[in-house]
Amino acid sequence: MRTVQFFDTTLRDGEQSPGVNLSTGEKVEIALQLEKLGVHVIEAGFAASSPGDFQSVQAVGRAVKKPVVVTLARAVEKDIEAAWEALKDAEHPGIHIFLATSPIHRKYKLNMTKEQVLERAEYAVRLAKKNFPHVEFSTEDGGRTEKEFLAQVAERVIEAGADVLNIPDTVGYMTPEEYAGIFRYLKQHVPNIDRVRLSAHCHDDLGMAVANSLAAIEAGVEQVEGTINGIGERAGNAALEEIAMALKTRESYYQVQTDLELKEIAKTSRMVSKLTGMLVPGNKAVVGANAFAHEAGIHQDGMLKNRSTYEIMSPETVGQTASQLVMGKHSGRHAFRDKLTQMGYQLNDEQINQLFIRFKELTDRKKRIEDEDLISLVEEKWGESQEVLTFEAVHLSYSSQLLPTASIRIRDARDGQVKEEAACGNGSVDAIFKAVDRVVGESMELVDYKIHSVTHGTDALGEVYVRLRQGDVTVQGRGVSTDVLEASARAYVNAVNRVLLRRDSRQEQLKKELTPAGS
Ligand SMILES: CC(=O)SCCNC(=O)CCNC(=O)[C@H](O)C(C)(C)COP(=O)(O)OP(=O)(O)OC[C@H]1O[C@@H](n2cnc3c(N)ncnc32)[C@H](O)[C@@H]1OP(=O)(O)O
Ligand SMILES: CC(C)C(=O)C(=O)O
Ligand SMILES: [Mg+2]
Repeated sequence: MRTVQFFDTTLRDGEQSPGVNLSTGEKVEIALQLEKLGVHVIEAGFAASSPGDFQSVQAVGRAVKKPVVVTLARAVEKDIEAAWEALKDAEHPGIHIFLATSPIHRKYKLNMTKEQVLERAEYAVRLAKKNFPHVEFSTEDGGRTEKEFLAQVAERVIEAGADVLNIPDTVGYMTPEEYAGIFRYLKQHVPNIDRVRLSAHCHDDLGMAVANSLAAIEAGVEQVEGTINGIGERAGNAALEEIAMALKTRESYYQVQTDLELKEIAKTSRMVSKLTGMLVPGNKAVVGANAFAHEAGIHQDGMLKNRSTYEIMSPETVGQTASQLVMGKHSGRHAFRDKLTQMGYQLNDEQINQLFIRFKELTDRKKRIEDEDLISLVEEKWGESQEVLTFEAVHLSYSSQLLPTASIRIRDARDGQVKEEAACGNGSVDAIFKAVDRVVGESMELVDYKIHSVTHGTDALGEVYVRLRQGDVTVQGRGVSTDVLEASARAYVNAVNRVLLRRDSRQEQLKKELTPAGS
């Protein structure tokens, strides 16, 4: 099986994404991770473009040991000289010279004739070859170039000593069949084409960058270029992780292998996203947060029976966390039961059915169902009839200069009394919780406090979760209200109820254990 090499240009074409600017340290960090991922070539930048990029290319060249490190250069002396200056100490230095070949670029951008382009391309490659052991030449806008002229350029740069010939679809205009056709044509019409490694470089303007790269591989290219997470100029470049996983998952179809350490993909993706500030969309193939998450009941049921029903690759292969069955509006009973079992609740069919009705009601109100929601669902269902404390009212007095004071009214079912207490606190929520503690006559340790909005807008329902500990008892409480302070009071009272009930049921149990049998 033949091997396709990966040329990563996250640090050059990827950095051309509007708003991205990587420091030298950040480029080195990403380059070292790309080395772990096993890419064959790292394009570290464009040395002649600025002193900062020169420094980055130099630093990456010095830091990385295994991959070839290249810098981009125009077909002009000063760029080629700057490239050598930056990379002369690198373990495997390389240069990537480009010159546009299409009629549009020749006429409007370069103002050059075909003959001038041929001469300049040959000249630049010969010049670079004096120093660089690895010279790649790119026919910028190759996709929109006359095939016959591309063949002439190819012949001249091969003659001049190029090691790699890249035909970029610079503007993402090609269809897979057309793009593959260019490589087939060159293979048929260029003498000595076997002396160079053919390379594909695709942009995603029409969403076809990965498909075009794969088509080029089918047509025989030995190198693909792209970026991590598909970042890059305009709509971006081909996403290398997607090409890699397509080749791996459909290996028997493509009959091609890579040298990549696939398990490093997720880590590399996270690092690039963090350092470039370009967030990865949840639904992004291979590395998106939802790439291995299943929400629909029918899919979840299939997954529980056999993962292959809905997963063509496993998240572990790319270093992602395990597949998730996400609880939500579309979940079914199989996944619901499985989730509760994982959370330690052993429930019978009748109990599952009862809870499932409540769960579906909740999913209509709430976008994301957390574990806390399910805990509340289970505990509310079997705890509500025994509620000890019932929240009735809360009043807050707040000023920016003084400690806030909360007054609370609670009905206590143990003696039938309505009780009121007030307390000051370090903030309104703290004052409320202390007032409740006074009503109960004991204090609890607040372990966690979370607030979510259930709906949108300023009148959104606020939902508060608290987690309380007393001794070895830890409980959750949940409260909902359009006012977040009232939701906080309700959540705290709800949790205190659970502490009291848990304690009562333990004492019951203890009494039973201590009472001699038959008495
Ligand atoms: C398809 C791609 O991704 S190509 C890479 C694109 N990346 C970048 O451009 C990022 C870095 N670029 C830069 O920092 C700047 O553009 C620089 C420093 C390289 C050049 O800046 P300037 O000298 O101010 O030129 P400017 O960018 O305005 O114009 C480009 C010039 O290079 C010429 N040129 C463009 N491509 C090439 C090439 N491959 N070989 C030779 N000359 C070229 C243009 O015709 C133009 O020349 P002109 O001034 O005679 O009209
Ligand atoms: C410099 C070249 C290879 C490029 O990025 C492109 O044509 O898209
Ligand atoms: Mg490009």
